[in-house]
Amino acid sequence: MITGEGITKTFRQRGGVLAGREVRALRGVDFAIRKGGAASFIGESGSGKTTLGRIIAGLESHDSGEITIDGTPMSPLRPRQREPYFRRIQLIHQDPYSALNPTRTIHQTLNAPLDLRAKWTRRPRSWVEGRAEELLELVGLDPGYVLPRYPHQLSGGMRQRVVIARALTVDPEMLVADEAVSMIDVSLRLGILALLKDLRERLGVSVLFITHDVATARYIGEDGELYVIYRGQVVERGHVETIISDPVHPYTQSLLSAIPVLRGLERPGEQPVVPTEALDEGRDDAGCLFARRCPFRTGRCESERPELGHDGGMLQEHACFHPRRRSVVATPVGRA
Ligand SMILES: Nc1ncnc2c1ncn2[C@@H]1O[C@H](COP(=O)(O)OP(=O)(O)OP(=O)(O)O)[C@@H](O)[C@H]1O
Repeated sequence: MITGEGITKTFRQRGGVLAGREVRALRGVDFAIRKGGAASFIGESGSGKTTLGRIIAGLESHDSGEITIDGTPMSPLRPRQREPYFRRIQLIHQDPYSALNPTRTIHQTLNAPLDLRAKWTRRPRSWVEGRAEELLELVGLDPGYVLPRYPHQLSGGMRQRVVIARALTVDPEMLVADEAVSMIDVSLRLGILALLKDLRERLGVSVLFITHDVATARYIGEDGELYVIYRGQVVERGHVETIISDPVHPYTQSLLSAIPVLRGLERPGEQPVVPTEALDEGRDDAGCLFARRCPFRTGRCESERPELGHDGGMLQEHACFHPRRRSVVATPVGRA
């Protein structure tokens, strides 16, 4: 189980015209991902999803808040003490082209972490070779074909499977898949998603999916949790099916109605939820972060920030003073 409480992160722009300007990437995010579970972070570009994923994988520091892994808070530990905890969480990068060293064969790529593991656990050399083959088979690749080859000799889908096999060399408890299929040919995407789903079922590994696309979040974990992130704040959180069929935050509604497999059906007389203003990260209003783009805003939204909670007797948590129930019809994944 990995939890986060009040995670904040502010970046200061180093160069260019925005030098010195601060970007509040995360503004006090709470999350909990159980062993073997599935969770997805969705939100538009710049909402902070990748930053949160990198913090969870131990690749980025945060300013305040606490990450707890299997009951152990990380902040009191030294970097070296944290290492074995974060090793259980492996990041699958969106770009399998840059994730693999082009000068190494797949055999060398997989053997390096397996050799280390064999050393720590006093396993014989024969274990390394056998385990590399086993992992490739697990991710649906033919070891005889793949092992002697270099990354450029494989397709994008095969490369992403190798990246997943490499992540599995350390027997992780969680895979963080950051837009893991966005740079792969459309025809191969479903195969990679099916693989992640299969690994969840077969190995009990939990999967955190970071995506723009709620349909992929739904495919990976029908039983999973969805976190809708807007400008570094979780604005809606709950069961993926609950949120897809009945989103209550106006931002979630706009997000769902914008994607091709979901259609927003507006009731007569209702204003459409259409984001109209460009984001200005430099400006940090006292009120709701979505207020300036929200057609339902009132004076309260402009002066007070709503917190995530179960207000209004809804199944999911939301951060909105005026959660609206509107009809958003979802067509099943794969039938759009
Ligand atoms: N290393 C960095 N230095 C400065 N600013 C950063 C850095 N990393 C992220 N940011 C800023 O933090 C904000 C959140 O970025 P992040 O990449 O986490 O968003 P995202 O939701 O994952 O977006 P995308 O889907 O485009 O990757 C953005 O405004 C981004 O410009």
